[in-house]
Amino acid sequence: MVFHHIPVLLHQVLEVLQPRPEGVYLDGTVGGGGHSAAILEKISGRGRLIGLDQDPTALAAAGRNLASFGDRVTLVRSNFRRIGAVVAELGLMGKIDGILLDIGVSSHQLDEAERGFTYRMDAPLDMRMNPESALTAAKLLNEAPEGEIARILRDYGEERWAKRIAQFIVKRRAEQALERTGELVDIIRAAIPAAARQEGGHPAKRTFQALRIAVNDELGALEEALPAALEALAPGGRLAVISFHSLEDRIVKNFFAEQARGCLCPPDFPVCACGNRPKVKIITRKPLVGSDEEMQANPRAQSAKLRAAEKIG
Ligand SMILES: C[S@@+](CC[C@H](N)C(=O)[O-])C[C@H]1O[C@@H](n2cnc3c(N)ncnc32)[C@H](O)[C@@H]1O
Repeated sequence: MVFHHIPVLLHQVLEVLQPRPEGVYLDGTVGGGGHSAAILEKISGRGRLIGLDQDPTALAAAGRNLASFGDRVTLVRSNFRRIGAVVAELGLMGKIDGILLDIGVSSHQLDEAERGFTYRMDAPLDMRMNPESALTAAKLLNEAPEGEIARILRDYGEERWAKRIAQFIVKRRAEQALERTGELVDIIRAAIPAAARQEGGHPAKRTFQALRIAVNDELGALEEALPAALEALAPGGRLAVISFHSLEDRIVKNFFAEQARGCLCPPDFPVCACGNRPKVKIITRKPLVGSDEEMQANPRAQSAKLRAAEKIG
């Protein structure tokens, strides 16, 4: 099967990572290998790339699409939250020149109806990027307390009807367990008052996004990965993160800001007593976004934000 996914902010990624020949790069979300192929082309010679993905279908596609680069590519099936362990196992701790995380779901995953990521086609309520993980969207919706479902829809989907949708879900599951995306779409339509149903696109869009983030613990994985990625970098190495959600962007922004701080002493201390030194230099004061052309050509680029920082030696 062809892996359909256009890499976002490709030009900006190459600009901030500045891949150099003979460098070692890690793509924590290799997907179909779009960004990885572009990095590998820049690091002709002895440069190496490690590609991680938790989705075996994506990893297989990356294997096919990056085959021409031969043994310069190492693909590892792993959640990027384990980046530290993966890099240590490869004997590359503190030696990586650049790391990219292009988080979220790929167009290919959305197109595979049976994965349950999309509200556009009826399918099992799955939404797992890692098909071996225990939590599916169906399990979450059938077992989580009503308040927790409402919180997920509100916090991760910014769904203003979160409470009502959660109420409708809990009422429905008391009669019959939820199994299909089509059933969930019907429940959402019934829960949102008719006048508000078309506000902000498809009425199920926000709920599906929120469930996907919760099922895959996307924010938890990012929070764990950032410090581990920084540790894995060589001095002068760069970490670039593309996010698609304001909560993800905030996690990246705050992490870079904390790591870029020097002295942590109270402002009234005459001399520094903590000895803390900045661990990174921020490269993108403001997040980089796509050009108008890219946003028109690729709807995923519309919400993409790229932030990057360099590890200080
Ligand atoms: C937006 S796509 C990446 C596309 C890739 N940059 C390309 O150009 O083809 C995101 C990929 O990251 C994977 N992914 C998302 N979260 C992950 C995580 N925590 N650990 C490992 N892989 C993850 C998904 O399975 C998906 O294949």
